[in-house]
Amino acid sequence: MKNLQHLNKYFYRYKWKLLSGLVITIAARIFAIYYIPLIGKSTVIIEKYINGKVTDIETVKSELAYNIMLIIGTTLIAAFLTFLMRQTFIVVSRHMEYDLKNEVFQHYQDLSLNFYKKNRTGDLMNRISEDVSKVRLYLGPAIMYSVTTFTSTVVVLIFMIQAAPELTLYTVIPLPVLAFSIYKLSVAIHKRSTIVQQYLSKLNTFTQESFSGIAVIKSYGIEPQTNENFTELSNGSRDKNISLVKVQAFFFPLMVLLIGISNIIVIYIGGRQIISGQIANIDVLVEFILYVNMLTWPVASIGWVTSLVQQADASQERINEFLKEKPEIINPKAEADKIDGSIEFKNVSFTYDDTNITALKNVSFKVSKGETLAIIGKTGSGKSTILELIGRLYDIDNGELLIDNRKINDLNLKSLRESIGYVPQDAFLFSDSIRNNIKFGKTDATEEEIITAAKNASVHKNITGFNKGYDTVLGERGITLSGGQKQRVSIARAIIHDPEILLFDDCLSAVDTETEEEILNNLFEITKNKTSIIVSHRISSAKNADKIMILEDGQIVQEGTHNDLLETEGYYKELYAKQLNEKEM
Ligand SMILES: Nc1ncnc2c1ncn2[C@@H]1O[C@H](COP(=O)(O)OP(=O)(O)OP(=O)(O)O)[C@@H](O)[C@H]1O
Repeated sequence: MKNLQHLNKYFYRYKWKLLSGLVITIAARIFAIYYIPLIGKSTVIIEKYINGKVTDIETVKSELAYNIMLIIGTTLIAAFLTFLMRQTFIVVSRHMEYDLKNEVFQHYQDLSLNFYKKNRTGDLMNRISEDVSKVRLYLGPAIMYSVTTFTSTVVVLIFMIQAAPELTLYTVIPLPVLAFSIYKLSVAIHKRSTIVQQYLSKLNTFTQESFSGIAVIKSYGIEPQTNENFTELSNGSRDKNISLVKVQAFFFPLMVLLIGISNIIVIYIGGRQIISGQIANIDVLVEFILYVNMLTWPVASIGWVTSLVQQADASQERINEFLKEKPEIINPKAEADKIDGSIEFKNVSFTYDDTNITALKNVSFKVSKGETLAIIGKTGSGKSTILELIGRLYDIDNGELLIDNRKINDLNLKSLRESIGYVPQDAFLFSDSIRNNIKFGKTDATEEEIITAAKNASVHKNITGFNKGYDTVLGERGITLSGGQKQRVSIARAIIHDPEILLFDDCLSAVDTETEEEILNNLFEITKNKTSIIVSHRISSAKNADKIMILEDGQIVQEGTHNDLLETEGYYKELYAKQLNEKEM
């Protein structure tokens, strides 16, 4: 249960609504039980008439009619109050579910990139949807039925004690057995629920990855194997669910058995007490049978509620596990910073935690405002890592990374990221219109700004060529852009908000050399007063930069201008010759 303590703040937030729910429940239970003494009274009057103690049939009839009217009235009120009770508890639980989902989502957003590498998307999705839904069953139905069970039991016991205290004592004898069995079963349910949720996460992850990678699966023709893997996982999930259901299935019969025992006790001991004259009238026996049966549903629901609570606890444990994760990248201060854009690396080294790969070793360079640096190097040499460190997606291990001569970790994180326009290597576009994808970089952008950005990224003509132009929807529900078109929309998104620093990570690799030339010319104008870094495998993208840096295995092996590097033997000169050859061929 301790995992569920996290939710207490929500109970506190909705305390007044919950309190009114409690009052309504108590009233509903009192009205619901009221028919039992009325039935008892009716039995007595009939008994008296049979025994000849009352002779006037009209008195009997009018008393019975009066009791029936009261029974109908109290039952109607009880029904209305029960409706209100459900409205209160279930509606509140939906509010709490919404709050919890928001809390989890916001926390996911705050977590660093490393967290997303360590955990799989299917698992993240499962915890925010399936697990939160399980927790909702605790927040709503479980709480509601607990309140109902508790109030019903208290109200019924009060009525029973008033009628016959000693008989009440005998009737509740099975309760300790009930408590013990509930405890035993809950432990088993908790264990099995955790496993069920873990399996569900695995299944979701597998499904999500199969859909995302459907093109690869189809092109390799491995659908049968994928189906087999899915069946295996889903069989596992089914078996775990069945093992959970088996334990849950014990509850109901157990409750019915215990209630049955109480009924036998009432009839046996109550009957003996009536015979011995300890209990005066038969109505007590009738009322007791009804009281005990009235307890059947609340007592039986204890099993169900326990199971819900245990499952919710297991789910909340999984949610808490992520909520406890702290963002690795911390914003040092609340005040915004004005960023000009000069960048300096001083002996920077960086090792990725998860792979232990040292991606950068003692890297030092400087790019002043208005300058363009091009980084060239073989694959895996650390080019993208440099850009990610400038955006503080990771923190450096050693050395100093300075922005405007200030340590990057001392700058307001939001200001830093707002001053950067980053075009990643694999352009990601959302399933939304092209307009909204470009506006993502500046939500209040005007139509003119959107078009200018698209023109500068040389993608305007492509967009206007689509039937719906800028309203063309991309992704799952819409068209799929070519690799080069995606890259250019992604460039438009980065330049639209006019950032001080522009980082282009091999983002022209999928466009032809002519378009590349056109974009570079546009960028040359745009980046005049900015700091820009272009990562590329092509000499054509790098040659006009103020400075070119060659990376190899995380170290700078050559640097200079295009002309400097052509005069030096090394990777750049070789690459130039190779690419020139390819062009001529
Ligand atoms: N997120 C990551 N987690 C762990 N290791 C990583 C991560 N990203 C990169 N690496 C490793 O760090 C090294 C440098 O990678 P990086 O992506 O910076 O190279 P790159 O020069 O940009 O390569 P490419 O030209 O292929 O994009 C590689 O060995 C890579 O395997």
